[in-house]
Amino acid sequence: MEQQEILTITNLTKSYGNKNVLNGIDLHVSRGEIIGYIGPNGAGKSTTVKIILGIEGEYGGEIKLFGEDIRQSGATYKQRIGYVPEIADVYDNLTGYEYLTFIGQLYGLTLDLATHKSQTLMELFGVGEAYHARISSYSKGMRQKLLIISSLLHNPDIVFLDEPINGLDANSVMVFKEILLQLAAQGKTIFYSSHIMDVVEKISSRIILLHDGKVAADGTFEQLQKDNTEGTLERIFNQLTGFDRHQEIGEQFVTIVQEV
Ligand SMILES: Nc1ncnc2c1ncn2[C@@H]1O[C@H](COP(=O)(O)OP(=O)(O)OP(=O)(O)O)[C@@H](O)[C@H]1O
Repeated sequence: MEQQEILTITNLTKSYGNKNVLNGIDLHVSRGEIIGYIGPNGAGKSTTVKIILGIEGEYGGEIKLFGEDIRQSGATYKQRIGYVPEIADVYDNLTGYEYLTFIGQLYGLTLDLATHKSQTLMELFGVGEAYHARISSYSKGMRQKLLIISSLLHNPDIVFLDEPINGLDANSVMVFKEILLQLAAQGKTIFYSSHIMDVVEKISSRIILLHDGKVAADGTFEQLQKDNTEGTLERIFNQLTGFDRHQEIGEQFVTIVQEV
């Protein structure tokens, strides 16, 4: 596959009031990469993604997506993006069919195509029987599958996923991992943000660790293993974020719980 840079972030900074959240992020992402975007709570992962998506304005530095500065691209670049937010507002009173065909049509699909694609994808994901049921009746995993499908209906070139497997059962996680690999093989770029380290370790072609609003590590899992003394991504994460107090904090926590 031809190496083609799809996302370029240069010296990205962002503050809320006097709090600096992003302190100069530089990133080059190529077509077909599956980026595992990880970091401690509050490190700035969602903030980065929201800036790229145009949900958060007011930032320093430059972001180029599909070769164009997003400050100059207008809204059309968003048609090539898919997004699964960690917490999503969906229209609960609609059925899966109504919601997905609505989203599909917003992205320019005809009703026929949106219906065909959404129904077939729901069936493939094992939730076909809920297609005409109201979303308010969906279980957590069914809802998550709906969100995943709605992010992909328009065949985006880059997909941002924030904790996408929340609520998915083990079989569905396997299907989803395969979907990501197949999308990447078709030249789609995946930006995968999660705290589930063993999944990130397995699916990512490259891992980026954000710490204190800066890129603290960037490489394949094997490269990260070489650069650090620890074996699993979870242990590398502990090491790079300088955290080794889990036992002490756990003990203190339970001591306080038992106080009378
Ligand atoms: N709208 C906002 N107003 C003020 N501060 C904000 C706002 N959004 C985010 N922040 C702050 O920015 C920092 C980074 O938040 P962000 O949601 O990007 O972190 P994250 O890495 O995605 O964390 P998590 O792993 O917990 O999802 C946090 O300290 C958060 O409190």
